[in-house]
Amino acid sequence: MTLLISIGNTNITCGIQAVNTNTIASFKLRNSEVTAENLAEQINQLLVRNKIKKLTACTLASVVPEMIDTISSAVQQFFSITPIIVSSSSDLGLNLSLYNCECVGVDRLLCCTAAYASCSSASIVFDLGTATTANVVNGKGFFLGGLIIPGIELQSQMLAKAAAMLPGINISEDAVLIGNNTAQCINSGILYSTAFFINQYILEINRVLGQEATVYMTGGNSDYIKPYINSNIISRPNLLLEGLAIYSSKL
Ligand SMILES: Nc1ncnc2c1ncn2[C@@H]1O[C@H](COP(=O)(O)OP(=O)(O)O)[C@@H](O)[C@H]1O
Ligand SMILES: CC(C)(COP(=O)(O)O)[C@@H](O)C(=O)NCCC(=O)O
Ligand SMILES: [K+]
Repeated sequence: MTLLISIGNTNITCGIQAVNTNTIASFKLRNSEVTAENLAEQINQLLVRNKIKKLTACTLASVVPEMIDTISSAVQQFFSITPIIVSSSSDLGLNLSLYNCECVGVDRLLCCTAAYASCSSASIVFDLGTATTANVVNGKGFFLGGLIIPGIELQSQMLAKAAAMLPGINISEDAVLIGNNTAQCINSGILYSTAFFINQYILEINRVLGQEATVYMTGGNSDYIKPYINSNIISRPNLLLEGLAIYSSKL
């Protein structure tokens, strides 16, 4: 059984692909709270919950280079496996010749790997994590790139930091078009700007590609935005780990 690990800028997500199914069981730990011991403890609980006796391999993808060694060492120490590090130069089942892939986040590619494998057609993946990214694959499996904007929590933190009169807010699900107090203006501004961007982006990309792309949404902040999206979207919380599972199955 292969352990799948993704290190994002906010969370480490770990998962395993259940036997004979495509479903992935997973958990998230905040990067700031991770120690080797609690990571091992959570992985052990994941194994017990899924009746897995032994891990035989581990694949790890990270967009935080300085955390790779610490997390690899923890897996090595507690499970006696050396993780295989998946990077943007690994063969991820996409044609990368149209993007400068030396610097692309492997998380963006892995989400596209899973999306393209699942629909075999042009796709757009929105990943709403620390950053919000849009990622486009054309109908022939070429990764075209996309856009990067500050994520939902980050937008709120930036406003509170930069503007003396703006409070820090916890994002809530309720957005109104015309906010009538500061907190509501910030909350609604962040949710609607992200949702309006996504709605319009889908239309523009479909026009540019000349076809209707299959749209996927993933990332820890997806639930805030899904209610405001006008097109059909496929919500896949574990899309990145699905990409890692596809890569792992070919090793
Ligand atoms: N179960 C959860 N554990 C941790 N963060 C979560 C969870 N559910 C939603 N979040 C939110 O997800 C966001 C991070 O999304 P994620 O996709 O994990 O980011 P990244 O890949 O950039 O680390 C944070 O804003 C956090 O508040
Ligand atoms: C855009 C990202 C910061 C998103 O990271 P995340 O929000 O998932 O933590 C990450 O994919 C990254 O650092 N990318 C490198 C630049 C690029 O993709 O072109
Ligand atoms: K992300």
